[in-house]
Amino acid sequence: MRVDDKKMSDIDNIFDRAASGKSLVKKRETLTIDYVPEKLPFRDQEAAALAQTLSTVFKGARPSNLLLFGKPGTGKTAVVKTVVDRLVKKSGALGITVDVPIINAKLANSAYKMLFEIAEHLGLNKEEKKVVHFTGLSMGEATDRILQFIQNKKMRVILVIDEIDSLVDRNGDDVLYSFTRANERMGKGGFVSLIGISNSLTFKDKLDPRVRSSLSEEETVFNPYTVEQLRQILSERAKLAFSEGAITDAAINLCAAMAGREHGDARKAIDLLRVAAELAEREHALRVEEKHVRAAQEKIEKDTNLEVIKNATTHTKFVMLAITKSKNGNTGEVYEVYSSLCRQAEQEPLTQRRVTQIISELDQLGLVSTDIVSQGRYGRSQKIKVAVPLATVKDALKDDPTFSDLMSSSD
Ligand SMILES: Nc1ncnc2c1ncn2[C@@H]1O[C@H](COP(=O)(O)OP(=O)(O)OP(=O)(O)O)[C@@H](O)[C@H]1O
Repeated sequence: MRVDDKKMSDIDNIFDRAASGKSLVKKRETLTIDYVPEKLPFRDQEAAALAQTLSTVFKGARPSNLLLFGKPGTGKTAVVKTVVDRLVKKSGALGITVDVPIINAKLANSAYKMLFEIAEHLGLNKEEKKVVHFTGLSMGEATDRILQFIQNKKMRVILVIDEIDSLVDRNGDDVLYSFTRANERMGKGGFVSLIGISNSLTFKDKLDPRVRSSLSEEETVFNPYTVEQLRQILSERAKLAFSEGAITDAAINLCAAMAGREHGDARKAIDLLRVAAELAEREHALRVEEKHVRAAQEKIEKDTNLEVIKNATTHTKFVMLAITKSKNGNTGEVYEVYSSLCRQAEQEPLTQRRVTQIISELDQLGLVSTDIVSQGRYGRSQKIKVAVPLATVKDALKDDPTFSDLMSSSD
């Protein structure tokens, strides 16, 4: 197609869509977080390595425990879901039963809740009606029940724990230890393999040494996507999601460039695509363009900041508000304003040291910025400023009853 021909067909597409009243997005679910596409370009090797490890199931043996590492949005969960799906289909066809509970440890919120979800998945709760909710059982006893159940039924279990790092520091070590050692007691027939997925490359260092060696019998690292890889992933996704001609190549390229600039995160790239489409639809635009992607980036950033401040502790909120009210922004003055706000709200202020810590946490989150400024012969001092729009801070605090009076006195 010549360039002019492409332009003409773009124009025709715009007219056709406007005339037919078709929406920009034709398959909205393909832009959601949970959607796993049929093809996962650039992850063939990782998928093949996982398949190789799990294939021992077909030889009647236990697959090695496996850890998958990589930054967020590098396709870890998508690869595991795709391979597991095929494994379950294949084993079904061969008359072999393999159980593969996929649990997100962070969403489960506690090691105990995670155990409950595993029990649910394996059908233990249904079978042993008495132990529904494990009420009254200690964590050790609950783990033991699950392992006993697997052993009695000679089940082949591949337990996938996504965001496994969130189990560390939450009594999860003991549970992981029991699961990794379970096979010593299983005898012939049944087994438990563990696949752990983690965003944190340093997660292993935090593990109990007993767990570390047995959990990482094998490891695969997922590297961040390059901008070009993200562009191709997005182009494929856009073909599924959008009506013909409803998004420009320039908009796709910009999504890829923005997500690539951070850390090659495909989730971020797809989020940008989705929010850009929502914004374009809201203004009845005839196609998604670069300006919608830029607006989407701003909206996502604003929404994230808003959520972080909304969910912060009361004292972090006091500190944030104190920084907005401080005149010269030095640590001493911010602390004074903070203490005075606490007193107004009849709360005991934290120590200055703790407040300094909170400021540095806020700095790391990008919510405040701290600069060292020279004051000539008076030496140097720190200048703390809020790094997000004041309106975002106000928006985040307005529904918190502790702050409603303080907010009105701030105007
Ligand atoms: N190679 C790929 N091709 C197509 N889509 C992909 C690819 N890799 C990731 N995605 C998509 O990007 C999104 C994020 O991927 P996924 O959830 O697998 O990342 P992750 O590495 O598990 O991240 P996290 O650790 O934060 O959960 C999903 O919507 C997924 O479908």
